[in-house]
Amino acid sequence: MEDALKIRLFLHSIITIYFCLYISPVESSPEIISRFQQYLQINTAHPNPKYYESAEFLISQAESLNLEHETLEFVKGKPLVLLKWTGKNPNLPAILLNSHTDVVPAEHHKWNHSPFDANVDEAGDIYARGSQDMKCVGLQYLEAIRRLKGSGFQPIRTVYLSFVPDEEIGGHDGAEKFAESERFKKMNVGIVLDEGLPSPDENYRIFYAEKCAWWLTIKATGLPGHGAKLYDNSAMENLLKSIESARRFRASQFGLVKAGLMAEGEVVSVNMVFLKAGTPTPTGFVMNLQPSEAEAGFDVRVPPTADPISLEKRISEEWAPSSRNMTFEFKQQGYNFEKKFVTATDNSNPWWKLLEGAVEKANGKIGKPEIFPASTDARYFRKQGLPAIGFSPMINTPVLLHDHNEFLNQDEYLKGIAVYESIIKEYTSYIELTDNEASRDEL
Ligand code: MET
Ligand SMILES: [Zn+2]
Ligand SMILES: [Zn+2]
Repeated sequence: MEDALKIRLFLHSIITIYFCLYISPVESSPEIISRFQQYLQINTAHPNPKYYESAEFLISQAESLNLEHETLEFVKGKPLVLLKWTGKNPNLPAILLNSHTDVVPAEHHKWNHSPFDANVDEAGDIYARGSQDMKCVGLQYLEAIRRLKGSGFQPIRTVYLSFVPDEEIGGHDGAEKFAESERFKKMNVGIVLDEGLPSPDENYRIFYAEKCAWWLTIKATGLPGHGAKLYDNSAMENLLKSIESARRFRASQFGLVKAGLMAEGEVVSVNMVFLKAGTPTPTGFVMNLQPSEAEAGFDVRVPPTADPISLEKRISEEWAPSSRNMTFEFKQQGYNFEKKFVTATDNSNPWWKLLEGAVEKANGKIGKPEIFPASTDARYFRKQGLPAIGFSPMINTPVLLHDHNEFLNQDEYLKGIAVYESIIKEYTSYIELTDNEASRDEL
């Protein structure tokens, strides 16, 4: 080959490489994964979540992305980090990407990897409390914005990101106060994205509503007596009858799911979460004394499709009848008696179609819309009359929220970033006012 030709080819390849790097400055995945690990390594488990450490980390991310940031502290010690990417038309209602920063506790000794090390195994699975619920989503939002900014994309609608505390203990000092605040009203939000669930198959799951948590305790009282004596109406006997009744109801609801007649989100779930009874000694319990009090706790979840009045009647008449010396109390009882907070999935809600389209553009498939079988902060935004969609982009992943050895595969995490990139693009480029937005503007 002639020297001149060689030189031309050489220069051509240099220029091509330069332009490829310049036009799409895609960051290597080790750095993306390492940022996810850093967030997972901050121990934000209850009862003492390191909220300030996580806020500091999130603010450093925001600064590296040139996003505006503010910290709202509705309750001292519980910072909520709010980030903003201003759109070209800030008068249009904004997009809110919400995620919670807290996680549930982990029984460290029962995990194969320490839950706050964020170890990656040979298969690329990242083990950590919060890897599915829901630190993944919070950082995927940020990584998607990093890529969009890198590609020169400019949103038309404004995007807000809220990183909220306390979701796992009810969200009262976090998303609830935020959604009710003046600051929130000023943001003029039109659509909220919040958490969903992983899918064990290849279809992403999308949620339009959720169950209400009824945290119920039932208590029995009765006469104490000799451990050898047979008598009626002891506290233990009375409580056991209630437990049996609740179990029968649980089995009938679960049976509908097992038979494929109802989805998990459509039935009432009842699970016993504690039992408290007996006369303690320093080494155990007194064995020959029937106690005068016995108590059980149930996590009951009620879908918007259930009749809350008949369920409450069942509780007071069958599970805790006063005729059996029983009382009951709700530690928390959702909103079922007021209005049903359900986000439309039909044409009246353009955000639904846009989300489906965006996931498909990122080569994802979507399953049937579902009711979230537990609870999320989305309820507080729905209560404000806003559409809120539950979505966590994880497919081919076992559901391990609140479980031991919670993990997310790194490739799945990276794919989720591309899905959010597509969603944020579609959402922020949508310029028509939805019917709701238009009627809000008229007010
Ligand atoms: N997300 C948690 C759960 O579903 C806490 C909700 S508070 C009712 O258990
Ligand atoms: Zn969660
Ligand atoms: Zn959770």
